[in-house]
Amino acid sequence: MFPPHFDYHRASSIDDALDVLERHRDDDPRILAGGHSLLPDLKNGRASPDVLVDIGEIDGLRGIESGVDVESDTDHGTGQTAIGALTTYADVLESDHLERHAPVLTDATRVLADLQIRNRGTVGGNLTAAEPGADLPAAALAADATIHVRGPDGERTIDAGEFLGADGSESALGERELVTEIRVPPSPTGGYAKKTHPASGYAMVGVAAVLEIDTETIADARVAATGVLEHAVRLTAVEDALVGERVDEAIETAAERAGETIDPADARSDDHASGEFRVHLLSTYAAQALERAMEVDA
Ligand SMILES: Cc1cc2nc3c(=O)[nH]c(=O)nc-3n(C[C@H](O)[C@H](O)[C@H](O)COP(=O)(O)OP(=O)(O)OC[C@H]3O[C@@H](n4cnc5c(N)ncnc54)[C@H](O)[C@@H]3O)c2cc1C
Repeated sequence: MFPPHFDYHRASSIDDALDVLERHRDDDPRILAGGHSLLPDLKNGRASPDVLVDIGEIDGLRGIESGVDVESDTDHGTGQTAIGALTTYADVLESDHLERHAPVLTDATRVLADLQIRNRGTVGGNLTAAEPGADLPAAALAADATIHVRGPDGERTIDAGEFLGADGSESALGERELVTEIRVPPSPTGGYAKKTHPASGYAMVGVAAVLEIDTETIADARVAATGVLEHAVRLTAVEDALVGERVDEAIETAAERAGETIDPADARSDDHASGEFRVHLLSTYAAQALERAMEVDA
């Protein structure tokens, strides 16, 4: 399949991109980053914008910055890591800082697609496309990430859950808004485990886990799944079963509760796995993700 005709603009700056989006507001303009979700959509007829705004050459949208202070209206504390929206998966994997301070992102990226896609695909594009089997939405939820955007009304910060529509609502990203960076608070723990789709590499089921451990006891837990519903989702029953428990005792029983909050009738079903099977798989991958999170902490 060939993509439909579109006008192409290569943006030189964020302001330039926002200006083009505004001028073409009636032409269904779309932002182009790594292109690994958008170009297949164009070729398959799932998207037919009249205008593409390529942000790939904008300075300052790519890179990983440590020790970023947060605004006073968030409760993440200081020392966050800022990941530019155009940061590729390969950049994430090369970052020792992320591996130490946000290992859940590194772990999820390690098993994301293949080498070609990891060289081109971007963190911002992955979270914006938020495809049902994408790996980073679950990792971003577990990491308690915030998404920073700029648009016609200026800058704003969106909680990952709201951005990803983790409660089943529409994504909070507005029209003509551009993701500029993703911020994550520091956490020395984090693990991701996935049942990989045999053809595409997407997650049939993926689980991300971040634990806060205080002398052998789990003080806080964030566990999220992808691939099961149309959007990534927090596994709150697992989180509740972990908090306050001893690390070495809690995993198995907590992981068994992974499917509790998801009705199999709501789960994605296709030729490869029924909704019921996807929900059934959750416990296995939750246990693996939690074990990996504790390995990282050790
Ligand atoms: C064969 C194949 C296998 C794949 N396997 C996996 C996998 O295993 N796991 C996985 O997670 N993903 C997988 N992907 C998807 C891949 O990771 C994409 O790179 C990703 O989903 C989108 O990122 P991108 O940079 O390519 O974005 P693009 O395709 O350029 O854009 C995607 C969407 O996001 C919007 N967008 C992009 N950047 C911004 C921004 N900064 N601000 C606002 N909007 C923006 C675009 O307008 C578009 O709507 C696979 C893709 C392919 C083709």
